[in-house]
Amino acid sequence: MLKNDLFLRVAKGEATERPPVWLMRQAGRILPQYRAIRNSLSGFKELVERPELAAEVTIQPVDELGVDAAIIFSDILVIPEAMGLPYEMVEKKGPRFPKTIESAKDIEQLLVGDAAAEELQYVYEALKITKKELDGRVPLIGFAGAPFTIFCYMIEGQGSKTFSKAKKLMYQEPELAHLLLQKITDTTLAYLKKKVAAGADLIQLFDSWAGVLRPADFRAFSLPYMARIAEGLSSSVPVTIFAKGAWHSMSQMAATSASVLGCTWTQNPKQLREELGQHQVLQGLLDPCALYADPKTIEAQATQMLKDFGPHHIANLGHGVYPDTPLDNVKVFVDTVKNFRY
Ligand SMILES: Cc1c2[nH]c(c1CCC(=O)O)Cc1[nH]c(c(CCC(=O)O)c1C)Cc1[nH]c(c(CCC(=O)O)c1C)Cc1[nH]c(c(C)c1CCC(=O)O)C2
Repeated sequence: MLKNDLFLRVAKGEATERPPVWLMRQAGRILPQYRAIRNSLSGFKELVERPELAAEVTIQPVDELGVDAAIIFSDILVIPEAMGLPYEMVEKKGPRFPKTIESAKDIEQLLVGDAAAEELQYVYEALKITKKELDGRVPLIGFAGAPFTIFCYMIEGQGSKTFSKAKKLMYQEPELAHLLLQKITDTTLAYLKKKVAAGADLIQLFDSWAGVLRPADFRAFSLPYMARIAEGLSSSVPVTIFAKGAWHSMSQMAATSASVLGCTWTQNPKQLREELGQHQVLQGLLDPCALYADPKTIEAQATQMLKDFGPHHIANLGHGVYPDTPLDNVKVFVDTVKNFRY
């Protein structure tokens, strides 16, 4: 039994007296407790792969910030690794894949579905430990990258401003692109079902690079795969789709089995309500940079956001919190939401 189920109630469509609040990337470098553990290890991957430690840093923001949900400490890149493309996390640079997808043969050789999901026992173990240690204090969010975002990393081997290599495959060999997307989708769904079995109360899909696609391509190469995953999970847990930059396709996302749609600071809450109605559950959307402002400005921006959305909203930022954000400012944001009443 959950002692604080505010987040889940809102995700499932209930109107509550205040919105729940959590932050994307809340488990991470904003917390001195996280940095202490992280600095004692060989690197980021070690933390991801040691379930006891992953559970510990997952719970840190619940203790320190009083957020209404925990999100399991992990990374979206465990999926390409389980399929046969290991990642490295290079300090101050980000992820790198020594091996990438360059041909049909590479796609054929990937491990897919349950067989690949079986490789990620350390994630399921981390969820089980976290669940036990949380002891029902707040719900636990599980997540994965959306197939299109994982497709980008598997082809490019690192981040990119344009993802033009990934898009080149879409334009030159669309069938091959769809084949790879399908394999990622099958693996991700198998993985997320195991995450739910291990204790995840809600699943969020991160389509971090959706914004590089034109609307028609988003609807052809990204949305159908997220829709399939949402459909495959929706009978067991609510699903959140966060497709950053795909502001043009909000109503198409609303038409999937997903319960919650993430939004970002370049969108307008009032317009979203006009387009999607008062009852669509929305999550987000404060500019993470607003947390560099003084406490009064943070409070004013957060309050305005809550008023503009009204109920059926989960307070969050429009993307992950930046590592150099002053912790006190993060607390101002969280406390503003917790003291708010509709
Ligand atoms: C694109 C993406 C990745 N990972 C993720 C995404 C989707 C969300 C987004 O758009 O940001 C998802 C992710 N990564 C991490 C979480 C943890 C849970 C949480 O939100 O608190 C989540 C949900 C931990 C992490 N993942 C990473 C860190 C920082 C690593 C460290 O501690 O040194 C954390 C806490 C590393 C990471 N992982 C990734 C990148 C590009 C980087 C490097 C950038 C950076 O250093 O911030 C890939």
